[in-house]
Amino acid sequence: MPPKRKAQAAVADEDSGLEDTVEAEMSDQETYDRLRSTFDVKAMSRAAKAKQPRDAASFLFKKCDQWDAPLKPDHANRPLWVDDAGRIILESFSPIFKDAQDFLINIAEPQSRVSRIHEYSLTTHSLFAAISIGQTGKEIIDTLERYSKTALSPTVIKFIEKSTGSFGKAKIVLKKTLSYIESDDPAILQRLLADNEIASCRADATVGLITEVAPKIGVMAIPGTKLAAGANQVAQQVEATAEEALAPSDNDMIAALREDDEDEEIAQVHSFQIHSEKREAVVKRCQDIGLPLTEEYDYESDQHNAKLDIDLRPHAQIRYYQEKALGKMFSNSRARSGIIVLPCGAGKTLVGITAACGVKKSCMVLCTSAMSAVQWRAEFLKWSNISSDDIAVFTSENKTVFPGNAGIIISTYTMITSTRNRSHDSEKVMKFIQDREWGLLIADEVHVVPAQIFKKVTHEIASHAKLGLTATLLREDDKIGDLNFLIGPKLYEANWQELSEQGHIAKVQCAEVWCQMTPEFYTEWLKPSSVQKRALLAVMNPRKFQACQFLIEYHERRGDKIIIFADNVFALEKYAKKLGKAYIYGDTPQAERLRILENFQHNDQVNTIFLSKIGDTSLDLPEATCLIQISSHYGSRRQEAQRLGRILRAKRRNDEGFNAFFYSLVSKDTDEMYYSSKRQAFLVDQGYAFKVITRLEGMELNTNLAFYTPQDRRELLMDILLSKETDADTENIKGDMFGSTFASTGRKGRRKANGKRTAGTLSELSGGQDMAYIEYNKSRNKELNKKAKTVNNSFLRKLQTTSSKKRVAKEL
Ligand SMILES: Nc1ncnc2c1ncn2[C@@H]1O[C@H](COP(=O)(O)OP(=O)(O)OP(=O)(O)O)[C@@H](O)[C@H]1O
Repeated sequence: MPPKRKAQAAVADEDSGLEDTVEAEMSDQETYDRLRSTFDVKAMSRAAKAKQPRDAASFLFKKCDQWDAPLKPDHANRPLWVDDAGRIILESFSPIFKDAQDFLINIAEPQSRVSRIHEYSLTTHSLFAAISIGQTGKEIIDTLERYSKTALSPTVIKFIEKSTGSFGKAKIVLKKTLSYIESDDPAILQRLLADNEIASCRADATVGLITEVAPKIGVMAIPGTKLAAGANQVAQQVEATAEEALAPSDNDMIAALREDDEDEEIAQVHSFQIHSEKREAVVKRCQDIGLPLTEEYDYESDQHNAKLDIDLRPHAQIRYYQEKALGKMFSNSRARSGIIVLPCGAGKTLVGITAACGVKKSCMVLCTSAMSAVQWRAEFLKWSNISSDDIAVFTSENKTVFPGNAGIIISTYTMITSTRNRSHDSEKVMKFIQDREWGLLIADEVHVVPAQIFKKVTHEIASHAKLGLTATLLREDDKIGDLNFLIGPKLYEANWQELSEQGHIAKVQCAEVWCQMTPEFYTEWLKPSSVQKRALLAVMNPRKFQACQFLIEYHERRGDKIIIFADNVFALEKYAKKLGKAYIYGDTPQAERLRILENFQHNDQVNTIFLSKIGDTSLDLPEATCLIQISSHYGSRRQEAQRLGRILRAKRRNDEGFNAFFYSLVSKDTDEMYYSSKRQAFLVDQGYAFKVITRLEGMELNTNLAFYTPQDRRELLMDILLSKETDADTENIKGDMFGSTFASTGRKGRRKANGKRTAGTLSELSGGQDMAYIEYNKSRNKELNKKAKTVNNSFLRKLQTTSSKKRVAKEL
């Protein structure tokens, strides 16, 4: 029988499919094409196209009358388009781009920040955040009008007026561990009490409202910089910030502060008390009825809580974006609660430490793991002058408290919220935590905290202000909005590309490598079997394995340090063992993890390690310069961003022409491709371009690659077919309380499933010239080709210098 017919037999007869397919080895491509046609890809893409509009852009503007508004005569000098629905397009090539961007960051949600055009959205949350940092509805409308190429639509104006009209009128405050709703306008409080749900949360027995003299507002201090830089330097910093930031918001903020200083009138505040355990319910209800509460802490006037002796050390110089973020949190000598979003490796820890130095009251820090808690303590001691006695760690191994009246405790969400089987020592520490007022609660990796966990946290810890830190305000379960009432609005979100241009995080070349399934694997994949088995077949696809091996060899030759990520432990072990590399997963003992990581950092014979999803977050390995992903968690955009974060902190990021590399290996024509594009959506919105590598030139000729012979591939397939169903499961890490809660399939349709992709090659990505590629995006390719030579040479030159490697892994 000719090979082609044998291949057809393989499809027709499922029982004997394996043998027949193997016989048809001589015509792999034909067999593959035949198999592929049974999996009706064309029909799928036709169906998908039918749902799509004619082109990629017009649907953005449909039903949008505002776009018909006449352009202002000097429209070319104005950087914004604002449509009827509150969507804002910003031209990043405008000369006043920076000012406009600073303004938009305050009032709108960044949706996408690709190279030339940025997209923002006006939402009630974003307007609330703007009001809470001191902007007024009128200022927002006037500035938008000034920057916009056309007149603002009445709908947008009405939306801003309506949303901001009721914002910032009442706030939630803590007095002697009790919670109060406070306002200088009694009518607002009466309006709130007219709501049955809010009224039922009232705790005081007062008939009317509690009325007191309002505390005086102090002057603004940029936190933590007094001791750090000396008084003169602080003054210079403030001046520089004011001058540098031409953004109207910052100027307005400073002007507002001066006005506040001059305001000597004796004002009154009115309040009513609520049950502390109903705090979140009240905050949420107020938000739902259009009167969201702000949470501000007047730490300078707080005489009740002891002062904490803490300042930044002189060597600590916070970066401009860290200062900008902190500027949104601190003003009027008040700290407002909210969330700061900075890319991985951009220095969220120092932002948190600086905030603690600003408040100078007792502070709780919550992290996702005990290792992170230990790391936070080390960072506090490194960047601040806090006495080591005043900073305690509360984890399963450490149960200490501070001896004085004020101090810092670093713990994990699990320690604070799991009430079952607490030891005597843990109970004692918990009592210590519950019985006092905390000036500041820092919630690290806040996007992963489920609402019910955070409610427990705020119930256990009475804190005046809360600061959430995260790299990605992303959750696949759509619960990210919960953070608005659990912590506060987003105060600042940095632009990833800007930080990478400035060398604060590494530049990364991203690529998706398409690996065709071998016929025998694809035959099995097409058979009706469990989702898990299919996933395992796609991960273990021999072509993918070979691509992985090929890329490891290529990058090791270039002097890169490589991390390979696999969610699936079966695949992780198979790959690592076959390639003779070290691997770490949830069950790897701590001593072995540290040994492997030490070797990766300091031993030039160990340049590649395999990590399960345990390495997704908080792993501080700045030696790593290349990342290869072989299996991942469905369509999780968060995981993709977190993994990219592992190389954003690359030590060599400021070397001339340096690039880090991020590869995702996907088995072609399987659902891995669908998930891959979903995963990339967030990074694409941050301006990363994913190249598609369809062929790794030279791979076919490399006879040293694993599974080169049909016999080897058959054995591998057998191995997979005989594996247990559970082998295909992704890892369930013990103690990873967030693992299952946030399991995301990415199946629920969300916007922007398809990222921006161009096709290219490994050579183009790395600056090498010895591999071919398919070219879809000519201009980008040209640009890279121009740079390629310099990039490669300087890169290799820099490789000669070995840097000292003294970092400790945070998480592992
Ligand atoms: N202002 C600064 N000056 C000098 N070094 C800094 C500064 N800010 C941060 N760093 C350094 O940058 C590195 C990354 O900081 P950090 O670990 O806080 O990042 P991160 O944003 O928390 O990252 P991840 O989200 O991955 O945990 C650290 O080595 C830190 O010491």
